[in-house]
Amino acid sequence: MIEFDTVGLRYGHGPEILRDLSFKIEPGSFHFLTGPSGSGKTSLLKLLLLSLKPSRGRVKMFGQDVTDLDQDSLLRMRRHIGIVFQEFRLLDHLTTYENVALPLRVLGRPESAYRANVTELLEWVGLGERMDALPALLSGGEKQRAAIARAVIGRPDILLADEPTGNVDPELSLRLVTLFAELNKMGTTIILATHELPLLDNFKYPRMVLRDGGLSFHG
Ligand SMILES: Nc1ncnc2c1ncn2[C@@H]1O[C@H](COP(=O)(O)OP(=O)(O)OP(=O)(O)O)[C@@H](O)[C@H]1O
Repeated sequence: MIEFDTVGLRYGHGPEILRDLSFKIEPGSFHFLTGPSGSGKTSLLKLLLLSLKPSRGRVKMFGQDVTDLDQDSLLRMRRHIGIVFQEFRLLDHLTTYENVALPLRVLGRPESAYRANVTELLEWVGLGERMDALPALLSGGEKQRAAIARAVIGRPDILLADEPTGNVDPELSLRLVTLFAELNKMGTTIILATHELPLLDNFKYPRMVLRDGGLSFHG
């Protein structure tokens, strides 16, 4: 599903921050991505989201080499990938409900087909009462839950999450990773970047560890 072959990444003329990454991620798998601050977790997620191009090496997604794909093909491929950004990126002029429903609206689904699902998911993540609020009125943790709901609502083939539990308490963190685990059981391939090592001990998923520009797999 995802294949990296000797991928390197540098920003501008700076040093390579990721070096010689070669690995395969199988469909339906779940990996945690860890590593010290600045080790390149967000950069690796951006490569996986196809929003950054590697400086060298090749990346294959869904069986296709993406290195030389044109912008339209990249955008089409990206529709199969959900992402929870560190900084949420909710649209300010849309309500919580509308933000979460957006990926389905973009796919052209009628509201009658998804209203109940969106409402149910919002209730599950504890935002049932905040559905009609604009993002400016949400707390950091509420925004984060809305961003997660938006990323999972369309059941993407691949879900990438960058510190998705950074602003919530340990109990809710566990609940949110459990939501990712449930999505994974339905077939979504998940890569979840986090600093919170104690949280990971609740789950048996393998870990990808970034350090000094290299990536190793554990578990
Ligand atoms: N747009 C950019 N331009 C130049 N350098 C960058 C850019 N983005 C990231 N970097 C550098 O690349 C390295 C890896 O950054 P990245 O944000 O990927 O790490 P991270 O592991 O996600 O960090 P954190 O855990 O603190 O979020 C850092 O040294 C950072 O300064």
